[in-house]
Amino acid sequence: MSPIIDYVRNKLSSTKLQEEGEQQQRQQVIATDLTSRSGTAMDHAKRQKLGLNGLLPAGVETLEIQKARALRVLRSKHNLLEKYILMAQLRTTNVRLFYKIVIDELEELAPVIYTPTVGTACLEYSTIYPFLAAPGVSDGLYLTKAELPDLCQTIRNYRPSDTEGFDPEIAVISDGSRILGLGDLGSNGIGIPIGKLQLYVAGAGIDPRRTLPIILDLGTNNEKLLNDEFYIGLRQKRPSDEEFYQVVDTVLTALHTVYPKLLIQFEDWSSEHAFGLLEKYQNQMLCFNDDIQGTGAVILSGVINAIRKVEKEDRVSPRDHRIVFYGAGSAAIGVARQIQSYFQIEHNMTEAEARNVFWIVDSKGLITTTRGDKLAQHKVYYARDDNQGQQFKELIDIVNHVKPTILIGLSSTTGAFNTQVLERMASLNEQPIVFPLSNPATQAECTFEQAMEATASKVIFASGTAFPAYTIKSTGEVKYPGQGNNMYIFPGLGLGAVLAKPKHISDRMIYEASKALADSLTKEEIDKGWLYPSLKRIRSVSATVAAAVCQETLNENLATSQEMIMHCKSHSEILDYVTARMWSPNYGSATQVGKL
Ligand SMILES: NC(=O)C1=CN([C@@H]2O[C@H](COP(=O)(O)OP(=O)(O)OC[C@H]3O[C@@H](n4cnc5c(N)ncnc54)[C@H](OP(=O)(O)O)[C@@H]3O)[C@@H](O)[C@H]2O)C=CC1
Ligand SMILES: CC(=O)C(=O)O
Ligand SMILES: [Mg+2]
Repeated sequence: MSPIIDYVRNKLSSTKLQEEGEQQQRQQVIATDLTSRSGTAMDHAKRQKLGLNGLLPAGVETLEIQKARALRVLRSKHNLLEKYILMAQLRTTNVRLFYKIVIDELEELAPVIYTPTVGTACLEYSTIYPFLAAPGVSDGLYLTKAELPDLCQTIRNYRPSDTEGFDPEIAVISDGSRILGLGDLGSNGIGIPIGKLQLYVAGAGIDPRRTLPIILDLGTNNEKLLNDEFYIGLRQKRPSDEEFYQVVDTVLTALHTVYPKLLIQFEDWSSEHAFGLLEKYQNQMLCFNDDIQGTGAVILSGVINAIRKVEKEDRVSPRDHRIVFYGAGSAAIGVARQIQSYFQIEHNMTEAEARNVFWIVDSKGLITTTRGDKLAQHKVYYARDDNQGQQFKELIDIVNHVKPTILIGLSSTTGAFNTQVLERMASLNEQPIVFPLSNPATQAECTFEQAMEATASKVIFASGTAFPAYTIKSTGEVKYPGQGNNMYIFPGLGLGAVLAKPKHISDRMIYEASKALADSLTKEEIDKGWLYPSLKRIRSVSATVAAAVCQETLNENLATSQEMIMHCKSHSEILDYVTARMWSPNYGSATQVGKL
């Protein structure tokens, strides 16, 4: 072939390559600008510059108009799952608009993107999946054993639709083995890491490009899923414990190889593994378990405010409380541990005295040292030895035996706090403290309405999923239930941790987060009898929680962020430092890593 023809061919193919490259670049610009950015809010000059003329309608809109339109469509839907899907789609087309709506209307949207609807979404995830994600607009990182040989590359492959500047600092990881109170949902559990991270962004101003939702799909023992033709996960049973811990270790190591400063939040792992993983990693890397520690912290806050209320109004001494836990899994034991620290730290109880405050119940009844079965490791510490040979199975018998001031449900057993139990709590206490905390609402031990009716409206109440307000028939007074959900803690805890960069998260940091939340109520909220602050204030509450965490990292000499250490000499400086670093969805506003 002649050199001239060779030259022309090469020239043509290099021009073609160049054109293809330009085309690709242009497509990428279009993809990021049209789908991830401002959409119709982009002005004409920018459209011109990016070669987007003709690809958008003529109107140029504000974020407020975009929000009003999207809300109108959203509110026209009457099915929560439909709203969930609509919001998920909006997130892939306009991230800022999605978060603008979630933040401004959090009381309305939390039940859509989080509990209870996220529970339904996880149950249905395989069916609704085609409407939520596609390569290029991934909803999360799906890891299986098949990825192990090239794990770091697989981790790098994950880019949400808002690709530019993706640099995750917080990962929420689940293996789908205990999704809310709904059991083993395998790969369908991905909805939980996604929902939790959305609350990080909305509640604590974490930049969305700094979040990484992960499902570690090791199979499922859920026969219904294994036989479901639409199931999107791995169709095999879960591995042995030995293999499980090996795989998790490999995954955590790879995550830290790719993203060395990543904070890892363990979420919704079956209790046996939840404790094992926390024990193994909590002092080794930046991580925490939300179900054990986050729940422990958030429920301690509500309990502190309930204890303060009955001390003030009914003269119940904090040292006189007796607490029955219905449920003895990761959440219950995590909460008991946290409340125990409170009695020891704030009320000078000895460890033995503080431990004696708790009676823990599992599916076999009251946990005692003499029950005759082999107790799981996490139950042993709280097993009672003062039951004088008696064994108690039914909750009402346990309530009669203990005469508790506080009853906490973390058992995923719908209706376990029946009328008889609630009436007995009311006869034992001026104001019984009853927290049915299981999620979603379908799994709660009782509803707010049931608790109010059975206790002549005397109950001090918090549930894991928000229940509707209740109107007292005789007076017309409207009462609002508390929502004891770890969403008040993990966003602020995570924000504090990524800003201060301690090597690990200490127990005292969790404790200080809890105290900060308890103390964050306004006088108006306390006067209304609330246990938790209004969700409307969640960003300022999360900033307060984050500041308490940062402060504690400094107290313990564990902070490694030189920038924070340099800027933060007082608590108010810490709060300013935290607040200034919270991401906001408004177009053109500064973010931690640039512009979205
Ligand atoms: N509000 C919040 O923020 C949070 C709420 N949760 C909720 O807490 C619940 C429990 O979570 P987790 O602890 O991880 O789950 P687990 O499944 O590990 O624990 C459930 C516990 O309930 C016990 N249980 C089951 N049935 C009964 C029964 N009939 N009577 C008495 N006890 C019973 C189980 O007993 P056994 O040990 O014998 O099997 C087990 O100890 C879930 O619904 C979850 O959604 C969790 C985290 C945060
Ligand atoms: C709220 C939460 O983390 C749970 O129910 O598991
Ligand atoms: Mg959870």
